[in-house]
Amino acid sequence: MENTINTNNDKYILELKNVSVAYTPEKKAVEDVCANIRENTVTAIMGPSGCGKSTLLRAINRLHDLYPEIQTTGEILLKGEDIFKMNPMKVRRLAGMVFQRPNPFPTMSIYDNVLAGYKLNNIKLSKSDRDEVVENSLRSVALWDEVKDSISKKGTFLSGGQQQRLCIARAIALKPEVLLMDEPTSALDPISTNRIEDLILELKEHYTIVIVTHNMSQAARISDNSMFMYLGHLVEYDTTKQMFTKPKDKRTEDYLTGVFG
Ligand SMILES: Nc1ncnc2c1ncn2[C@@H]1O[C@H](COP(=O)(O)OP(=O)(O)OP(=O)(O)O)[C@@H](O)[C@H]1O
Repeated sequence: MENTINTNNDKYILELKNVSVAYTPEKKAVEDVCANIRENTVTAIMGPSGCGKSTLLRAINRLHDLYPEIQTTGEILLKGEDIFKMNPMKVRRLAGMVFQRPNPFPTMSIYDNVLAGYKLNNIKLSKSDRDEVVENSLRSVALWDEVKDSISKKGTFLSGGQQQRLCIARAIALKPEVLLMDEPTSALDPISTNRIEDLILELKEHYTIVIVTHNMSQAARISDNSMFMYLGHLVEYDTTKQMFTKPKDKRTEDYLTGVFG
């Protein structure tokens, strides 16, 4: 299968080459995934529960490294550089992750939450640089005006949707290349979901976004390209328009038409 979306501008920020992930030696949760992802696009990863979407996403910022029993094989290039030869902290800085449930650090203020990645990476900034990073990151997620007068309050005082925007601001603060989002709206109400979807469309001007979603209409609304995974395999990868109108594989069609899910 051709796993490159052809365009006039073949500049790939992410190249996945035969990526497999196994939680146990007997069975691979993700098997032999090959795909190239172009800069400044939104790519949706879809598929039924347990097909390996989150497992694949976590491989891209080496989260599996935290568990020695998990085996990841294959190659992942980020801007042409093999992530498995890079410092894992650098990989996680360049490929920021946003999780399903908003997870601001509960003991930290909004201000410190935005800067948490700098602290973890032991990067020192002057007070004026810190202020600038906080303001710019919160402005990027349209949260600055809502929180600027309560910046030293705990992040957990915010609504669920605001907390998720804070988590996106925390990832953006480190100036990543790629934002990995694992069902970022599934815990949110419809209005907060809309705001995050609008935000994703704005953020793709500056970042490349890979988003796991169960929500097909969300994938149709916000993604340029879509992957359909089934039982650990990448079954189909195409422009979202093509996949939703003329899927090439029967399994993709069955999933999109609700035969299974
Ligand atoms: N920590 C783990 N240990 C062992 N097996 C796991 C672990 N995490 C996931 N798996 C298994 O790996 C497979 C893929 O899981 P994964 O969470 O990546 O799927 P998913 O498509 O993201 O599912 P969902 O849509 O339900 O979140 C599943 O069979 C799952 O049971």
